[in-house]
Amino acid sequence: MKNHPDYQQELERLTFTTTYMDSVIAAQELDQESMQKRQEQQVASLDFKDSSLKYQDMLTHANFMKMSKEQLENLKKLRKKPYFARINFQRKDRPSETFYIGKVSLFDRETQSPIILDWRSPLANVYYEGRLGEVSYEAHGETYEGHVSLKRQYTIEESELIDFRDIDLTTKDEMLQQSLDKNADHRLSEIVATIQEEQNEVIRANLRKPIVVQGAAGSGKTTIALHRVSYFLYTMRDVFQPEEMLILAPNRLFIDYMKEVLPELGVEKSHQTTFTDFVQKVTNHSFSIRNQHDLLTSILEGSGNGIELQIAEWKGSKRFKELMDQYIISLKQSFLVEEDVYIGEFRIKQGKKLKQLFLEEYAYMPFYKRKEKIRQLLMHEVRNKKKIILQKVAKKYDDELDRALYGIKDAEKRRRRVSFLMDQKEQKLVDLEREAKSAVSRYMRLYPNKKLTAYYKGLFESEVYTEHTTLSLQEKERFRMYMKGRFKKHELDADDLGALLYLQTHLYGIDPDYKAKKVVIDEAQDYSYMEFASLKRALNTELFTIVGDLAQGIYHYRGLKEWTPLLEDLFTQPSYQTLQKTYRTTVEIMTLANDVLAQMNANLPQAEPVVRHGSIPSFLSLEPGYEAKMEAEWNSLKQEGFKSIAIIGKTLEECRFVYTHLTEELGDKFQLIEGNEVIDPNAIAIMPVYLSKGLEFDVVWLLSINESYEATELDEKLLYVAMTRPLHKLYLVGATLESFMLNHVHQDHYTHFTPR
Ligand SMILES: Nc1ncnc2c1ncn2[C@@H]1O[C@H](COP(=O)(O)OP(=O)(O)OP(=O)(O)O)[C@@H](O)[C@H]1O
Repeated sequence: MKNHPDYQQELERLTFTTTYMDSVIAAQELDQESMQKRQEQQVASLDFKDSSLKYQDMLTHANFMKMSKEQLENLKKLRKKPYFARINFQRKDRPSETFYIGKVSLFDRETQSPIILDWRSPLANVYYEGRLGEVSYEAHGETYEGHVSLKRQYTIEESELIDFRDIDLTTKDEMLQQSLDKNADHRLSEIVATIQEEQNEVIRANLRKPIVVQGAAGSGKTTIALHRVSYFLYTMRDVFQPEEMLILAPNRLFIDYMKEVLPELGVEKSHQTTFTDFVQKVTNHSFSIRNQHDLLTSILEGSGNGIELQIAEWKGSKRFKELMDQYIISLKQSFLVEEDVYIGEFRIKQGKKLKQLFLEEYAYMPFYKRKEKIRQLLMHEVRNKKKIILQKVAKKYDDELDRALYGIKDAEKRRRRVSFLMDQKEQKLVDLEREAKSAVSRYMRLYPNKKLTAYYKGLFESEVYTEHTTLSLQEKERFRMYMKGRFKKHELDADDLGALLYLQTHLYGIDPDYKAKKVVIDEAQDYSYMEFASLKRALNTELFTIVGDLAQGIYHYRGLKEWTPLLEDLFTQPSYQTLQKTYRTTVEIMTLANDVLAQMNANLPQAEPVVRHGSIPSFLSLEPGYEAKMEAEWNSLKQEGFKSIAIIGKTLEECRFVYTHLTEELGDKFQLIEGNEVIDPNAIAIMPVYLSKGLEFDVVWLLSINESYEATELDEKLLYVAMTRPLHKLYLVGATLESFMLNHVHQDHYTHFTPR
């Protein structure tokens, strides 16, 4: 690198950039006067060649605006690696310009020219798209054409220039290779420099449309989805707040894992949660929810009864959503109150008019919101009309009194009549006052007033359920009995959440705090049609980024089996993209995982690993002393620099057994992960496959002691998920090759473990 003709210039540029950043940082921390002094010292100490006089100028004249604390912290962090690439770009009819691309932009405050160009800016797109030559990019609705004559990548560590290299038609992406060689703890945050063309297409796909991405395991779905969020917030920053973004992840472990990258992407203020937690918060009911892992576990352990599976599948289906729609129509009937509203004998509002308001003017609101609107309207009417009514009644009595006083000749008769009328007037006015006070609340009692769970319970007892369900008579009765049992226990299943959210939306509405305008769904293959429909309806937006892999659909009995329903039915003109190249793991590990994929009846193409080689997955049989062999191997792996090691078992039960057994044999170095723990980086994590989804580790050991993988759809998917977790090494430990279905794969795709 040092012999490169541009070496000196690149060094200067880096020094200038970091010095400029220092000035910005100092400006935020110091007052203006000390700032001036400090700047003078900095400039004096710089040893720029003459080409850099303009840098000195820029430094001395810069004036800086106030930044938020977070921006400042971010800038300090970015100083270590201010940019990762450069392009030489000549826009048509303009001189050639050099742009340095980094994670956020930095502008010269005086001239507004970019010192660093944000990777999300329209122009930076030409770095990601294609190679050198004629290019175009779009900004503010216009297309600009030009020529890229240089693309250069930098390795900068702790503000030191380590290396740089030019990308042309022949060079392989060395930087990508280097990045993939790293350990798991550095991975997610580093990809902006090496985003690939097909990934860039997903990140920058039309932001005003939903997008569905089918991507192989390790193709970068999570990473890309988060970068799309970042790109979205950058591009839409004038109209969109990060708080309006909802990211739904499969479990809390996964959220912790994601959190690491969010600040750098400027996305930390978005809401990140699981679908279950989201619905629980929004619906705020008092039932306990049995999570979907429990059902999965009972299926795997053979303890679940068939009905749980059948009902879960039905509740996730489009048929069920259609039934819910019918049920909601029937519920609407109970809100169509037609009686007139009275205070005494005085009508203050026609029932017909109220019904019309409910059905027409307020039609955009949930039922209970409409009810509330009607209540407010009636309160208002009562307040206004009460006065008039009281005056009218008083006047009627006063007229009568006048007639008595002047019309009745007999004094005794007159006295009695007047006294009678005065008592009656007083009584009448008191009665009317009292009636006016309670008129609205009395009237409102004609409207329903029930809790969400009562409505849901009502579904299974309703006429709609008996008359319109497409289930067989027998199924109908079995499901009804099943639900009765669940309600009695004050418990529901994860598969009921979609329906609860749907009902909540139609009946009560969603609290504005939860009303995200843009939604990202990771591991989307695990969501059912009903859940997608309920989310879309609840949030009333089309702006969904949906990423998933059908091959990893371990909840296939309830989740989507194909993307078609989303593409053709639920969303309007969504974009659809596939990602076949995978980055996480080595060719050797992916080859074995692809063998498992091929066994599935899923009609999915094989994943294509980016060329990075490692050792062939190795099989260790459960012969006496296998524990010690594992321990010796771990020691060697640690010495080689591998940090995160995970043991993955088929079920939680299996993992508990493995944990107890290995702790007895090898001591206290393991952490059993059951769901809500934070992974301890110093321990060897033991977890069931379903919790490992979406995560990655340097080294993965699949253990099959009591539970082996059979040739069923579910087991194949579980095995595929587990096998695609490692970055570098995969070991399989079991009684026989059949424990992992290795007897069905080519013998060259695995090896037998040999101690080192
Ligand atoms: N362009 C890239 N440059 C460098 N690393 C990348 C790139 N794309 C993906 N990776 C890395 O590949 C790994 C897998 O990425 P990610 O977890 O986003 O994949 P995924 O498709 O969500 O996987 P899964 O479906 O298995 O959960 C991560 O370590 C990520 O940093």
